[in-house]
This record gives sequence, C-alpha cells and structure tokens, in this order.
Amino acid sequence: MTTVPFGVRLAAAVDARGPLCAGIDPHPALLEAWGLGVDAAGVERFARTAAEALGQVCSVVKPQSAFFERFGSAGVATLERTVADLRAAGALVLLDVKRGDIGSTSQAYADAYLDPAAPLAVDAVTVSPFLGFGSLEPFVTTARRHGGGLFVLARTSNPEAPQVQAAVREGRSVAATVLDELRALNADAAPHGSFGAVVGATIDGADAAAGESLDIGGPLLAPGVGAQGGTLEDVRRIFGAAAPAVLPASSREILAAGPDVAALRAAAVAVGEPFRALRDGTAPR
Ligand SMILES: O=c1ccn([C@@H]2O[C@H](COP(=O)(O)O)[C@@H](O)[C@H]2O)c(=O)[nH]1
Repeated sequence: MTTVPFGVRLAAAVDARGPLCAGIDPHPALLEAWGLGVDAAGVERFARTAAEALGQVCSVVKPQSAFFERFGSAGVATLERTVADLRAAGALVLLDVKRGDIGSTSQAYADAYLDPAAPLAVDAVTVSPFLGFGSLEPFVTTARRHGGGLFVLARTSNPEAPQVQAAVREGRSVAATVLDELRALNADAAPHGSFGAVVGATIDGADAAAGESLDIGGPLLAPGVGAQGGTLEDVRRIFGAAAPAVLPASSREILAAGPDVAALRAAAVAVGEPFRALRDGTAPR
C-alpha cells in the first residue's frame, strides 16, 4: 500500500476545509462553563462533543494531551476515542504533546503516536527540539515511514520563550537553527513537506525577522489566535509571504461557544474564514 505523506494530505485537507486548526483543550473553567464536572466523565462529554462539532468542518483538530492525561488512564482512553471520532469525521489529528527525549526513548514516543498500529496513533504530533534537533531523528524516520507529520517548536507563543529560542550561537538564533533544519528535511517535498514549525501568532515578528526565514517548505502552526491575543493582522505581520503555509490555531476562543454543537461549529467557521481568505489572497487589507 502506498503511504501518502502528511504534507500532501494536509494540503488537500486545507484546500477543502481551510487552514484553521481548532484545539480541544478541556480546561477546568470550560468544563464548568459547559455545566460538566471537572472529572474524567466531564472530559469525555466535552471532548467528544467538540469532536462531533469540529471534526466535520476543520482540516486539522489539535487535542491537548495534558488535559486528558491529568485524569490518568480514563483520560487517555477518552483521548483515544476522541482521536477516532475526529478521524472518522475526516479531520486530520495533530496531537499537541510536545514530546522530545533521547535515542530509544524518542523512538518509543514516536511509535506511540506515529505507528498506525498504536492505540493512540494520530496524523501528526508536536515535538520539542531543545535536547538538540538530532534527538528528533527517531520521530523523523518514523514519520517518513508511516506518512506522519511533525510540528517542531521554534518560536512558541508564550512570553517566556525568547530566553531560549532567541538565544544566539555562532550568529544564528536557536529558532533560526530549528527552521534551517526543517527546511532541509522538507527539501525533497516542498511546498508540501511534512515537517512543520510552531511559530506563535503572538510573537514579536521584528525580533524573529533577523535571519529567521519562515519559508521552510512545510506547514507553520500558529497557536495563540484568540484567547492569547493573536489576530489576523498579527498573522499577516509575522508571516508575510509565508502566510499561505500557516495553520492558525485556536482553542478556548472556539470552545467557549459550546456545548451546543451547531454553535461550536459556527464559531470555528467564523474564526477560520478570515484566515482562509488570507491564505487565498482574497482577504481585505
Ligand atoms: O507555542 C505554543 C504551542 C502550543 N500551544 C498550545 O496551543 C493551545 C492554545 O490554546 P488557546 O486556548 O487557543 O490559547 C494550548 O493547547 C497550548 O498548549 C500554545 O499555546 N503555544
């Protein structure tokens, strides 16, 4: 059987449904706002309602693993069912789990998420390069083998990030080095490479501009839209010519519209539509 690379599958999904990556983050405050318990049963109801709403309209849905893991095996079982619901509805699943370790441990994590035979198999995962980009090699090899994708942290949306990510070594920032490595991984598959970068929709683009080309031949996940303050204008300013590669990511802003399925779906469409226009070059300036 031919394995279709993640980058190719993503491009087709974005053409069909637009670039929005909606998050499923069962925050305690959201569980309460939806009238649910802050417990495993509440997370089950929350996540599967969100999956029912978002799985049919979004190209990519990003469950945040931490909010499931905090309820132990019951939470992880819910995550498995949520992933299955989303994939059955036609969405690509990006599991936000920010893994990264060394050698055989990285391989075990890669197998856990990117081997289609694993209980928690997804289309792509977020990974951390801060043990050295080379430590991600097992993820890269496993993703290539199974047609999976990676989103590597480069310029994250949190205000503490520049302390590490903007640090300069041999004239290159850490983030620039990560982006260089991703460009090299995508070289044979650009513009539909399977190896993406995480670049927040909240960053100071001027800082990042110095030597950090966002033209990596693969997707750019831009979390921070909505609750963290990131806007369409920020995405235009930060990403410039690379805007067509951006997957704007938003969780709380959309989830706050629940628990009504139609309202959740409408919120995702309303948040996503201006970004689809930006990608297509039809957004008003
Ligand atoms: O740089 C990053 C990387 C990941 N995230 C994750 O995205 C969502 C954001 O949720 P909002 O409710 O839209 O703020 C969350 O799961 C983060 O862990 C990020 O925010 N920034």
